[in-house]
Amino acid sequence: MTRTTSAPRAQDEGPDLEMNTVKSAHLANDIVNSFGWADLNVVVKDRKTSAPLSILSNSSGFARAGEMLAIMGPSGSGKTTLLNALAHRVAAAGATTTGDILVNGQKVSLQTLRDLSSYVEQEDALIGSLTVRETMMFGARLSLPSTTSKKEAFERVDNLIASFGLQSQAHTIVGTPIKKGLSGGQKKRLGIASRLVTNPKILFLDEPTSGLDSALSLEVCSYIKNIARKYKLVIVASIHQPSSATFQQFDHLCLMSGGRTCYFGPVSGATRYFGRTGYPIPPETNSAEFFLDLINTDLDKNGEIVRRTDDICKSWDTAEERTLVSQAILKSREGSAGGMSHYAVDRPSRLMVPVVLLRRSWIKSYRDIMAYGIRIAMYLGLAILMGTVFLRFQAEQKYVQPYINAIFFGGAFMSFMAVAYVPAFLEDLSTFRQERANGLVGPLAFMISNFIIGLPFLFVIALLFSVVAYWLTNFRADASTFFMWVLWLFLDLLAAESLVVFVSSIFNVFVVALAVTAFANGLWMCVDGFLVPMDILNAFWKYVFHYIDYQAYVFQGMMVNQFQHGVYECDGTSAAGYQCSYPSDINGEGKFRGTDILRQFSITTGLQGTWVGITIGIIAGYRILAYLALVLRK
Ligand SMILES: Nc1ncnc2c1ncn2[C@@H]1O[C@H](COP(=O)(O)OP(=O)(O)OP(=O)(O)O)[C@@H](O)[C@H]1O
Repeated sequence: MTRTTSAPRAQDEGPDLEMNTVKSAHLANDIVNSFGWADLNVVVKDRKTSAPLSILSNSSGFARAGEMLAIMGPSGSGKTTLLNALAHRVAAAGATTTGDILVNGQKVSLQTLRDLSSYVEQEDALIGSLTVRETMMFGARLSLPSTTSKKEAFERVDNLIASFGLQSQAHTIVGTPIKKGLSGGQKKRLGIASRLVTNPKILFLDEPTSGLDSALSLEVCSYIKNIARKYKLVIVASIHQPSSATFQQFDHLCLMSGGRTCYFGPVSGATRYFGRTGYPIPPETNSAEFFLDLINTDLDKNGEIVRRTDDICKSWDTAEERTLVSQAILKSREGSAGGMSHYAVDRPSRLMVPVVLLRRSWIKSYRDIMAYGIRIAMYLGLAILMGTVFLRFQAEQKYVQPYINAIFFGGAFMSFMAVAYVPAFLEDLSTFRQERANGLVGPLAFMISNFIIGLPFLFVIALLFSVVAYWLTNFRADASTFFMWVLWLFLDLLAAESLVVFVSSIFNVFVVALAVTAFANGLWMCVDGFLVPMDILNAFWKYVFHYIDYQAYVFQGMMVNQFQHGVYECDGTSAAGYQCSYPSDINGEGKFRGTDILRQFSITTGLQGTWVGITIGIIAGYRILAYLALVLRK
């Protein structure tokens, strides 16, 4: 077994940990002595045949406080299924899980396990624009009870930063697509450290080394091992093809293939076990790689590996080592003193969570130009474009249609461009999912903070756009009309963003969310009363969609804003005769009223307040539906 010398850094950082021991006593686990599971089975409905399919069979295992367990196996062997089942998460879509999960030999409920553990997903959902310290601080604020003082929270955070060797990066941002921050290994360490701030006794890690080279994998695993030892945590990690040195960091191995156990026991005993059962490891071979090759049925060409794997699983069923696992579980059950079912941790107050999320979103919004910066720039560019194309219109007949076009284009295109918000919202959603799965954030807190944080930015966009485009185009020049226009634009943007939130909460895939939002915008444009005036819009579109179309109310509102007062000149002259396109009682004077224009579009005046109310109702409707989508997608 070769052990690389590259970067077992946690050992180098040993003194750091020592120094932190006293201050970070909160991390020490004096509650969980052992974690085990017995006869765990997961059955799903087969995708093809719909028949019951077992994807995890009779799995049992055991680990003590301070130990690190690796769940290893080829791709599709059931590692994630087992890890999820152990963490009381949905093991696989539509799965039925049976068996016992034991803490200190006692069966525990989902809530108790949630309170005792944390789960670090393979894809971290760190917020790129936050620094290391901010990430940890927000993690602490979301998980520690409100009674924890600021000083204590800072102390915990700083200790963890030190324990994971991130002191020099404490004020470095995680990294965004346009601004580099932490390295891959540092991000992994931060992801784990930020979950430890919640003070878990058991830590589940889904492939903590994925995407890292062997040196960084070793570095990450050595940090985890040191933390496990120091604070007596139980660490359960799924792992894919570790290097020899990384493999040796683990105490126990759970080797799986096709949902069945091939071996469970000390890493140091695996070589002996396989040697004894007829599969000795050739010298100078990476043992992890050797075990995986033995049972990787994907590589099978002539049925040999399938037969061999079956043989290995059958040998395990009668192995002496398997009896040892059963005995350890039995012993823990017998020694169980009770009390686990009453374990509960204090969490921050319900009111505190949206406040913390708001503060975090605020930092992200002003620091990450992907969130709002790019959209502000885009809308400003659009305002200049619109203002210079629809330039200096006059109160004359030839400008009426361009005025109406400008009103339609402003409202519709502003709304359409809200699709630019899809990626930022999906990123927030993925952070939310992980925090929700760890019991930190609920859908209501997430929805409230997401709504509130958008308000100032959308208002700034509406105001900036109007300041540029409104006056260049020469819309009605008085303050109340201008601010009414700003209000309509603001509501338009808010409704469009709410639509994005609703659609993306249902369709979490970027391209799908983008396509559905764009389609919905196209639909709203078609039925808003501009392209086809309401009196000739066919009944289906009018009664099914027009009345729930926020763009219709924005269009009507802006039209009334512009045309409810004022008189326009017809074409022609008194000498040559007037040509008036809008019938009016003042056509004889070569004029028509703005209200004559509105009549052609079947738009009534005096309803602006009602329309504002309906638009706010539509915004609320989208937000409530988005909230329900999140609740139902649990
Ligand atoms: N509904 C289903 N029908 C058929 N097979 C299923 C179903 N659900 C899950 N599986 C299979 O169960 C197996 C276990 O999946 P799991 O994700 O746990 O494997 P894994 O070891 O974590 O794989 P990887 O390393 O590739 O992430 C896979 O082969 C998967 O295809």
